[in-house]
Amino acid sequence: MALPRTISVIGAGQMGIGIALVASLRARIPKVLLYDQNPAQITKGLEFMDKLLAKDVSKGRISEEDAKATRERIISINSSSAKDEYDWARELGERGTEMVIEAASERVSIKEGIFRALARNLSNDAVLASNTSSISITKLAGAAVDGLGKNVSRASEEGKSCAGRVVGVHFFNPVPVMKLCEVIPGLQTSEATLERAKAFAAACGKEVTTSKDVPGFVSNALLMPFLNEAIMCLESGTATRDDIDKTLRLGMGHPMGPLQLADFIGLDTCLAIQETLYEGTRDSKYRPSILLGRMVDAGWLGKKSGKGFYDY
Ligand SMILES: NC(=O)c1ccc[n+]([C@@H]2O[C@H](COP(=O)([O-])OP(=O)(O)OC[C@H]3O[C@@H](n4cnc5c(N)ncnc54)[C@H](O)[C@@H]3O)[C@@H](O)[C@H]2O)c1
Repeated sequence: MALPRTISVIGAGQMGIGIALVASLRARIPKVLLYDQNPAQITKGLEFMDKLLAKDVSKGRISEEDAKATRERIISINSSSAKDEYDWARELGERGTEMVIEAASERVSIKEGIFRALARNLSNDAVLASNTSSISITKLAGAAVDGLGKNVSRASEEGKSCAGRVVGVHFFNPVPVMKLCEVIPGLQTSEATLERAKAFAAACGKEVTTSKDVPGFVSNALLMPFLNEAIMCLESGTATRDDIDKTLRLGMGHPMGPLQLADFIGLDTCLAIQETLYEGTRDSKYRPSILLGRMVDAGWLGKKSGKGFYDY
């Protein structure tokens, strides 16, 4: 299947940077546009990418030419001259985006706003993918249709065709290292969109699994309650931080303890996912740990903010 010639990655946090990197280095997409509402994130993210590429070169995994070409295919989109909140989407459309991977913060209102803007501004055959960890793809597809304006209903032919282009393409952290991509069709996703999403993920060097559009999909419906339970163990004093992590590492062979893993994912992201599980199922077994909420209130978001359960 033909790969897109131009993709856009929205959000230059830890996931967006990783996705842009594998799209350029592995899938060799000729143009990878990178947008973040906070330009400092793009600068910081590209510096980090340069370090990863330099390490690959020094270890002989890729050539210097390859590293240079990888970076040249990535183009940052500057939001500072924007005329309105979603001006960037016009630019992504004008530059010929054929597939979007949205990797902005895990909040429904943020993602819905982005999908409305994308549907309004991109060509009507572009694939609109989200890297969300837990939010309903069906809901984001509905938001995309709303972006076409009041005259287009979600159940009309135009509405169904627009929603049919929305799909979940869930990479794992760190993207260049983790071998999996979970693809999630919403209720409206077309077969053609699903196949294009799978082909893109495979070209990025990933094995592909499919999950139904349920809160957390397969991956986080399993992982996040486990991390939440570990935080509850810490909260109730069952064991210390180090003993909780050591138990899972040395007793169960996990490469990383659950509290360290939560720090790596980002505690704000963990809380958002757990809330989606709780609200999406209304099952009390998914209630987020109070300590997790307090850590986020404190701005202790894990590795990305320098402090979480551990100091970085
Ligand atoms: N962290 C993980 O382990 C992990 C794994 C798989 C999927 N995800 C998902 O990937 C997405 C991003 O997670 P992350 O860990 O990279 O988060 P992050 O906090 O590192 O980065 C999020 C980025 O989104 C940007 N952003 C916020 N609102 C925006 C908007 N309206 N337009 C453009 N950019 C905007 C922020 O400036 C930030 O740079 C989330 O949906 C998350 O659930 C995360």
